[in-house]
Amino acid sequence: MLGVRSLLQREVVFCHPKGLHIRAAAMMVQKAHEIEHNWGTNIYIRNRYGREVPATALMALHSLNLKFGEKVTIVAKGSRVVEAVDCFDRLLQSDFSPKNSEEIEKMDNILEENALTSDTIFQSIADGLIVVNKKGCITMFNRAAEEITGFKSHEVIGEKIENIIPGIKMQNILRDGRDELGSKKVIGKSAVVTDITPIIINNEILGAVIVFQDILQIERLIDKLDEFKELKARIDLINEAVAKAEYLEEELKRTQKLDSAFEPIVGRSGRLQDALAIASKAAETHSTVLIRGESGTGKELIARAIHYASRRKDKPFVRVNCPAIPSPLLESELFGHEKGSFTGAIYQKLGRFELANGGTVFLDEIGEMNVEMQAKLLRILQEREFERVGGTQTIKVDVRVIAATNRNLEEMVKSGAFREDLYYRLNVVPIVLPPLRKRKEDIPDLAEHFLNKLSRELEKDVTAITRRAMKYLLGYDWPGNVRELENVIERAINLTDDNVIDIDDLPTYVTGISIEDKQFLVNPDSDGEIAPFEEYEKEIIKLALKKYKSFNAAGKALGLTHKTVAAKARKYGLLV
Ligand SMILES: Nc1ncnc2c1ncn2[C@@H]1O[C@H](COP(=O)(O)OP(=O)(O)OP(=O)(O)O)[C@@H](O)[C@H]1O
Repeated sequence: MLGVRSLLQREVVFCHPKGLHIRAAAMMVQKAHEIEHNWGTNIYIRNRYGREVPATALMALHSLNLKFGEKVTIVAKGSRVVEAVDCFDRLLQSDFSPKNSEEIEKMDNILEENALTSDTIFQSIADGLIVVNKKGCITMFNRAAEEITGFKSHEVIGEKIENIIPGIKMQNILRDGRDELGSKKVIGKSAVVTDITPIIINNEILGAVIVFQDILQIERLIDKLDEFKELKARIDLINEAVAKAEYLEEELKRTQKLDSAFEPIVGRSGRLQDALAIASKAAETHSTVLIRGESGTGKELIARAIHYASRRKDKPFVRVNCPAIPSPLLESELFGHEKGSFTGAIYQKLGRFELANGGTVFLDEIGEMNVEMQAKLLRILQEREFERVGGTQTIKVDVRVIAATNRNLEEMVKSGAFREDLYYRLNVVPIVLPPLRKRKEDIPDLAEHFLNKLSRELEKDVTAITRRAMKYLLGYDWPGNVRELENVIERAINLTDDNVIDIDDLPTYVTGISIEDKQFLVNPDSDGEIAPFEEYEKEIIKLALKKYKSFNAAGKALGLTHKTVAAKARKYGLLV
């Protein structure tokens, strides 16, 4: 069992006339070891500046540099602290002379051990190290110094440093006590960079230490550093490439990894692809989705894609067009009714939520639902349960709700027309479908898609849209969005007499070209007779040049090269 640990401090006066020399310090170390061994008590010595060192550490103790008559504090930590302090006090009052040969031997051992430790440290330092005494003679020369210079320590120890390092100003350093750092010298076989530091003890310059490194070694290190920098630059490049690849992979995922249920949705615009990426993520969950967008932007199409890409795809997708169902009937449409619950309820009827069990209910135009129904809808969203109209039994269903609206629900919440709590219940995953005029780059793909789909359905062989007709499709604002584009293409397929859709197959409100203008296009002859082809050609070239002012622009509008337009203008004498 450990004895009680306590602490005792005592201030004493250091009495040795020569101060704390190394042999006296060795005796203190020896005594401190004895006390530690006998009583388990540690001794520390604190000088008048408050610096405290363990009394077992020779060099630390010696570095306290205690002077005759100086006050010091003996600190004892452990058990039997009184005896320990008394014992150490007695030593400090003594003349520090060993009492017998055994004490001398112990002290010598401590000094030798310490000298060996210092030497090992000195030798193992990787830089060249030379120590000179106050006369400038070499007293130490480590192994690294031997390797760098090619001298052996036994050859140089005792030599004047100037004989080994030509040009060194050692006398100045030993006189002024100032460092000389970073100067180039030649020592033996090597050019080196040296740091020379004087050894000053008690304000007396006792010698100097020269630390040096081989310049070649330094250069090699610099080369290594350069190589390392190059490597790092390459790693940075690789990291950048990896980051780019990850980004592209993400982009690819965003644009390509959509479930096949999303295939019917046409359009490459970033805005549409962003909406599809969210929709595709939503398909993986059961969360409620709110699709926003103007009429005809494809809200129902997206809702279906989410359902058919989800785990519910084998269960029903049930659409409820809220405004189409008169308010009094909406509750029974959604939740069903019991037989006889109201006049005309001659059978029990299942509501859309029950029919959709396991699948998805798509509530289209949710903004049109009255506030009373909104409260009932809130309950089913929160608890997934309801009662049929006229019924008492609570029915639980597992239904994912997708709602859609083209109304500004936030404004409706503010004006009290839409319940705020329902708004938050619905707006879990919001998807915004931009109007077609904000993603016009989708128009060519959509037009081609509808052309193929509808000409097949209408059994007509219409295969293309002229460039100029496409220009008008791109220039129009499409207030009715994709639905309107679909209708325009359907109408054009019906109207065209050949297998290409041209300007005159498009409605006037799309092209802005009046009926008269179009008649002029097909019949420049006022009496209504068909004229020779060249006359039409001449008229159309004249018209295009008048409108577009250059062969280039006219050629673009007509689908001809500027050379052809110029040749025909020349032929018909249209150049003045
Ligand atoms: N990106 C698209 N790709 C192919 N067809 C589309 C696309 N967007 C819309 N459509 C087609 O446009 C028509 C209108 O789409 P949909 O009914 O989904 O729009 P909506 O936003 O739900 O309209 P509303 O608000 O009037 O109900 C549909 O025939 C649909 O197939």
